[in-house]
Amino acid sequence: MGPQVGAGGAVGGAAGGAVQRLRWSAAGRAWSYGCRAERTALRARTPGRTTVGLLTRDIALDLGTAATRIYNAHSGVTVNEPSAVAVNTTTGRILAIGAEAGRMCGRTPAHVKVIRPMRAGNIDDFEVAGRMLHHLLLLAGHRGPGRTQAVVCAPSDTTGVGRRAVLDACRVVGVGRVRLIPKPVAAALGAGLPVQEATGTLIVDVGAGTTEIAVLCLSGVVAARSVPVSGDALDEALQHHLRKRYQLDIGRHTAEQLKRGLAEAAGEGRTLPVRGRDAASGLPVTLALEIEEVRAALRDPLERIVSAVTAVLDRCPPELSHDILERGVTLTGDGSRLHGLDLLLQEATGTPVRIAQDPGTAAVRGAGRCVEEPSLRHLLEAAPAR
Ligand SMILES: Nc1ncnc2c1ncn2[C@@H]1O[C@H](COP(=O)(O)OP(=O)(O)OP(=O)(O)O)[C@@H](O)[C@H]1O
Repeated sequence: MGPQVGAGGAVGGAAGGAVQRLRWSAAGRAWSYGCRAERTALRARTPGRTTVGLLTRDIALDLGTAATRIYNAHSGVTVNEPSAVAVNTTTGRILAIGAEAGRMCGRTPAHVKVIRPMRAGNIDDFEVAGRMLHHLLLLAGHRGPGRTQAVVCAPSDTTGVGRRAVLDACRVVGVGRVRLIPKPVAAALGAGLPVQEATGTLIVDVGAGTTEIAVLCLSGVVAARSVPVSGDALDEALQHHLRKRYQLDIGRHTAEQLKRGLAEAAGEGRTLPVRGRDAASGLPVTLALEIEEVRAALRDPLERIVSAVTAVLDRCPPELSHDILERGVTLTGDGSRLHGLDLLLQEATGTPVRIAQDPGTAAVRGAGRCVEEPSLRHLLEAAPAR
């Protein structure tokens, strides 16, 4: 059963009021959380992570596989939340959206499911993605139909159907005008790369669902490749390894923590603890894994990322290859935080590799620049006809 809209157009909020009831005010022609007290409660529950914006019209949006980010013109990144929605599968009611749903991952009773509505940067579950987007736009201060204009990041290889789905999802939640920008172009802008100049730059955006690689020059994409190997694939490789070698079942969240733990444990020959469930007995088990073993388990997906990058470099015109050799490769996306990925790419390409500042928000910040700076609007794609 799909998520339900409550009476009077309200999105239901059970589970201890995890989601506020949204109301459509015909008089005010706006969605709202009903009263100031409710908005204050919402703000208090999300300290330091999300700010409830004032009335702002223009936004940039990155609907990512793992995280949805919203940039409000002249305010910066106002929303950075997991792309997750917790649904009661018996009643169809939405219980939590964003960070709260993300925390429920792997800890839900049988009748609750945490849905990730985005897959490889494309909308996988239109209805749930719409509900999530609606909620997160409210957090960003979006006030109602027709008032907001948005620049939305889209995977560079997305199909016409994928583009349509994003545009429709935005229009359904009341965004007035939507324009798309290829994610690598947005990420390069956000990382401060000179995408408009007559010099080649190589950007590698490592997300959760895809790794996007692009050579950019004179505001255009000269060579690009998108591979469905990224943070999620690394987590799955760890899950697969532990199941095969130790008959240990671990959840997605535990696999992600193990992967992130590589940075802290690196260089000291240390081990990483991992807690899971013995597949045969069903009992909880804790193992201490050597760092080298974790790295070996990640080797296959990492090699696929590296070979995709070298393949793009091989297809690059010689003049641009020279520019890239000089300027180096820039990594964006939170997946680029994987400890040692930059050095691995540096060895494989023979060029310096740097990780952009705050790599996860680079794409939405770049799209945000297009919202704020009219001189960058030529980088946007025209919206397909309805
Ligand atoms: N410190 C870290 N070390 C390794 N991986 C990390 C770290 N921090 C975050 N990640 C991974 O980064 C990925 C999320 O990256 P990001 O938020 O850029 O993806 P996304 O934009 O949602 O995905 P996509 O671009 O594929 O749609 C997750 O797989 C997460 O596990």
